[in-house]
Amino acid sequence: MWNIVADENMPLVEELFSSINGKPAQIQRLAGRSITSSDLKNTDILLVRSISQVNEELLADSKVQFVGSATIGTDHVDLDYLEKQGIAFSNAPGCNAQGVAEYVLTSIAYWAEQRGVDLNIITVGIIGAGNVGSRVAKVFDSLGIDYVLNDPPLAAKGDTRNFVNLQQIQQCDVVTCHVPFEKEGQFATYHLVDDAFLEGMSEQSLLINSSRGAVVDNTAALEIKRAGKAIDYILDVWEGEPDVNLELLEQTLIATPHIAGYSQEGKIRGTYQLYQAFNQWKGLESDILINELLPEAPKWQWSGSLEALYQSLKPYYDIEADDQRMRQVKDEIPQKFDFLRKTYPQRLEFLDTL
Ligand SMILES: NC(=O)C1=CN([C@@H]2O[C@H](COP(=O)(O)OP(=O)(O)OC[C@H]3O[C@@H](n4cnc5c(N)ncnc54)[C@H](O)[C@@H]3O)[C@@H](O)[C@H]2O)C=CC1
Ligand SMILES: O=C(O)C(=O)[C@H](O)COP(=O)(O)O
Repeated sequence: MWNIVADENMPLVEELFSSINGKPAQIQRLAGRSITSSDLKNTDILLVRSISQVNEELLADSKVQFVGSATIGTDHVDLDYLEKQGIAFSNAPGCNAQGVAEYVLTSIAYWAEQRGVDLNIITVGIIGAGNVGSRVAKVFDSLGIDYVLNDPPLAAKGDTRNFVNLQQIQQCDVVTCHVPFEKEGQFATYHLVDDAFLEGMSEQSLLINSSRGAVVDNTAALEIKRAGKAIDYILDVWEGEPDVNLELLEQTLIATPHIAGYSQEGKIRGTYQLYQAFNQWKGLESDILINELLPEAPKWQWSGSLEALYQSLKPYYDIEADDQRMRQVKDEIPQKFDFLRKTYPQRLEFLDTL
């Protein structure tokens, strides 16, 4: 019998993993932040989300053979350790790209409405042109919103898209970050948006961060607001989560608790991709099809005009409601941060039909 430990906030684990190659599996659900090595003594398969630190300390005394993370980000996983130990690993690239793209579009539309900005004449700077950044670009292509892309690692690999440098990104009306968290190295992203970057951004511009908190220097972001710069922030991720700099939160136009990718479909795809990866690793067929699991997508009704865009998006994704949920409990953060994520209301993707 397979023994599985899975994060309590991962849908469909029972449906996809309770029988493996005809043999039953035992599934134990745990809160991601409190999984310890003693929980894993007899565990073969560990399925986590971004809040579980997966490293030697967690795994050394276990018999885990396969780790799956239902995320694109892998900064919570010691991949070198897993490789040295011969532990198979999979994440879920792209599972939540559409959800984040819809978060970003709705954010920009909200900002435009609040500030009286004409979306026909803005340029958005997208940092990171992987799954999410490319999906954001695709949405902008469909709507006729102008953008530029920055991604030095992809440029170095020969991606032929027309990339610009960070100085050109800095001049954009909106900057949105879609990079992984990398503390060190040639393409480090730790404090990629630092005080110098923020200083160089235009007055009346918007910074969105839905990547990892520490990609933006949160202290510098606060300082620049204290100094009176007219710049808007829409932040989904925070340096030091689940702790949040409450003064910075007060300075945001929209604040959310790391839910940009939390569409229902994104979460389902995340678990499903781990099911596929596990089966591939074991040489098994994936008998269940993703279409059997996905809800029916609502169809966005759009007039074709960028004017009043937010009002046409709001019935499909009410980002103000997400912001309110976070502000209402701000005095109980960090305790309530995970609670907000765990009890996140169902959100369906709606732009897939573009
Ligand atoms: N808030 C949320 O709910 C979510 C957050 N994320 C975060 O967003 C990040 C991006 O997600 P994906 O696009 O799916 O990942 P991805 O791995 O497909 O793309 C990341 C891109 O960033 C580029 N990149 C790396 N270093 C860079 C640098 N220094 N400057 C510019 N570009 C750089 C890479 O070359 C790659 O193309 C994830 O690593 C994760 O941290 C992702 C999904 C949901
Ligand atoms: O995919 C990623 O990377 C993300 O940031 C996820 O959306 C985070 O979701 P959780 O794994 O923390 O539920």
